[in-house]
Amino acid sequence: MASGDNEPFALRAVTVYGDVIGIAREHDGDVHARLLEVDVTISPGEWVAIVGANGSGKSTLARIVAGLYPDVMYGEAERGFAGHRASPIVLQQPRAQLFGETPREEIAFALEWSGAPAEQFDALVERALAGAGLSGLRDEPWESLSGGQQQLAAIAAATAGAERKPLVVLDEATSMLDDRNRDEVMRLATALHRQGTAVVWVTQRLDELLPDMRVIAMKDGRIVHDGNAREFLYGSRADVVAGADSDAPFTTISPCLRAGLRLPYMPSLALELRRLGRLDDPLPVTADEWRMARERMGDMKRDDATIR
Ligand SMILES: Nc1ncnc2c1ncn2[C@@H]1O[C@H](COP(=O)(O)OP(=O)(O)OP(=O)(O)O)[C@@H](O)[C@H]1O
Repeated sequence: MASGDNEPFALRAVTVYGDVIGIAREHDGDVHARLLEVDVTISPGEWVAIVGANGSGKSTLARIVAGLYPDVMYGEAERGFAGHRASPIVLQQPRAQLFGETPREEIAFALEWSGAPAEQFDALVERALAGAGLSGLRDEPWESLSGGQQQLAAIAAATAGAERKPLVVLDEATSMLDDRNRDEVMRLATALHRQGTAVVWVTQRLDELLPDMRVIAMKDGRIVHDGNAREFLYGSRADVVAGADSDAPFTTISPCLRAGLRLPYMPSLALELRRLGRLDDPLPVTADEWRMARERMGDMKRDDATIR
């Protein structure tokens, strides 16, 4: 495995079967593949969202990106800028990965584990606590912290240290949290990203996707989409297929649907409006884009009325 500050992280033709012990078999007797011929390249400082239905292979891929390799893995992994050591990974259930009794202890354990120099220890603990907004809760036991605060402590511990972490993986880190706590975790991940950390963000929540965000969509262990979120929701040229009837000779299949996920209401509406000729590409994703799209449609209506 090669390593270099500016080299991309690269997985090539990675295939993973069930673990050697207890290999999972499909009903027809074939060995169950958790990932199939997966190619992924991640550049330094990128934000990559991984989406997909339950069991599609998101966590398997996320763990491999973090450097935690399964027993039966074929293909190549070049960690590049991510370095030789495993990257920090934050999981869905914060309590499952917390060793300490309080945020301060948790961060201290993580620093000890990573071999941080003793003379910098206290300052690094305080910096990590402050970055996560947990300075006032440093010595509170987990029971008195919300799920979001526990998750923030897990991220703070995973990323504590003098060095900026090149890559951090968050595997459905917000799925157990309410909106306020989710926003807090997202704020911390965004702050890490602004400092140049590459963030791999596994999520089931499609409302977390921004139009230009890179989205890798998984289905049955394969990548069915690797492109931006707008293309993921609405499809691109690559997703145009022959239509069912002569009225619609061509139709665009949303990669979101191809991944076996339900298209959220607003994107479904946008596709329908495009089909009716009332909305053009690029179709809206954000609230601001929807506002502009509504204005455009209002103008179109007024023009129609004037022509008549
Ligand atoms: N240790 C394991 N040994 C064998 N098979 C496994 C193991 N872990 C996961 N699998 C199987 O691999 C497939 C992919 O699982 P994975 O956890 O990566 O999916 P996921 O998309 O993250 O799912 P979820 O959203 O439910 O967490 C699933 O069919 C799962 O049953």
